[in-house]
Amino acid sequence: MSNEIIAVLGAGSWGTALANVAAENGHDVRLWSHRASQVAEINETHRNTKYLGDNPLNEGVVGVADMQAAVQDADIVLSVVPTKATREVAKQLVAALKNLDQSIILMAATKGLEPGTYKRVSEMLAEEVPAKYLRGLGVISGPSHAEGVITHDPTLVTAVSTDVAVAEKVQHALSNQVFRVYTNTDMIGSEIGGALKNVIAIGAGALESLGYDANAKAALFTRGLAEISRLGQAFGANPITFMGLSGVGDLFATATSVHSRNYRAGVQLGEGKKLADIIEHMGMVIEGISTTKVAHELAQKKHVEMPITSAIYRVLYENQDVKEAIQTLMGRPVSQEGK
Ligand SMILES: NC(=O)C1=CN([C@@H]2O[C@H](COP(=O)(O)OP(=O)(O)OC[C@H]3O[C@@H](n4cnc5c(N)ncnc54)[C@H](O)[C@@H]3O)[C@@H](O)[C@H]2O)C=CC1
Ligand SMILES: O=C(CO)COP(=O)(O)O
Repeated sequence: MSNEIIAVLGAGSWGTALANVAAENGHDVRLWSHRASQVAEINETHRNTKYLGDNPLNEGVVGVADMQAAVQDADIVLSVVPTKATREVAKQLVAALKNLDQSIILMAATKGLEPGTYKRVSEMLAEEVPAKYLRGLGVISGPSHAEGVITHDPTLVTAVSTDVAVAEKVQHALSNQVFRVYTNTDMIGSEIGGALKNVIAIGAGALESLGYDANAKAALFTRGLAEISRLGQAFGANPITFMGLSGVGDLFATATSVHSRNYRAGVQLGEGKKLADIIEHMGMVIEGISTTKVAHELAQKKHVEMPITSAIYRVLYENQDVKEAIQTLMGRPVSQEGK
């Protein structure tokens, strides 16, 4: 494996865990944060306690507060800020690349859709970053809680780009004995799968806290994946992608794990907590809350049937009771599977 310079933008839980994987692989890693205190903590204590507790970081992870210093001579840049910060950070990246007259491979590890425009994260980045600064554009997706990656739980993800050589370069840079990277070329399916599983994970958490059992959870996962796949196919996704790591794989990981912020938000909703309080106390991004609204609107716009997403929308945005939402779903006219 050749030694690359890898810049990671965003020192939250996922950016930090990915930076740690890259540093463990021997790369020169700069972890950019807009918070000086976080950069200091990373460099002085080799920890990022707010997001990853007492887990030590590889000493090869260097915190950097200056965007230009972070991306100078970088081969690969990973964008790992929340969806809502993606354009703002991309603008800072572009200013740095312009000054440096440099091009990069840019991979987004963010999982969401943009409110209002309904854009995928890679589409937002393609709009913000002029092609002359890009040697490649893609995403990293798959079942990968930062908490498991930092503790070396065997983890599989996909590096996705329409340019196979770009996906393979990232695959080789990040793979190791505990972190195995596959490649894929289906950007639409991977990004829709990665964003939409968060919506279903909120539902799964709510089921858990209300005491529902395996039948109800299996129903949610299976029919949830069916509607994710329908939406993806309406945009031209390959249906097989939803059977893979960024589809059923990530749905399973997120909708069954206490590490998931979306699942935990769902648990708290089921307990009757107010959405604003849940967001305030999580202290980390809960992408599925915004994605639920985007997906609900998209379903209407594209005439795609997404009853579970719409039920979760009503719980989140119209204060519908979870049990009432389940009754509405169960009372729908019976239909044929596989449509
Ligand atoms: N946490 C995880 O295990 C995984 C998260 N993801 C995705 O990665 C993305 C990031 O998630 P997390 O790391 O969990 O979020 P987080 O909430 O832990 O961290 C977000 C980071 O972005 C920074 N940030 C926020 N707004 C910013 C701005 N305007 N400018 C600069 N920096 C800003 C925050 O300071 C923080 O360091 C999300 O889209 C999430 O769905 C994907 C896979 C795994
Ligand atoms: O995408 C993730 C795991 O693959 C993380 O999900 P949460 O944002 O719900 O923690």
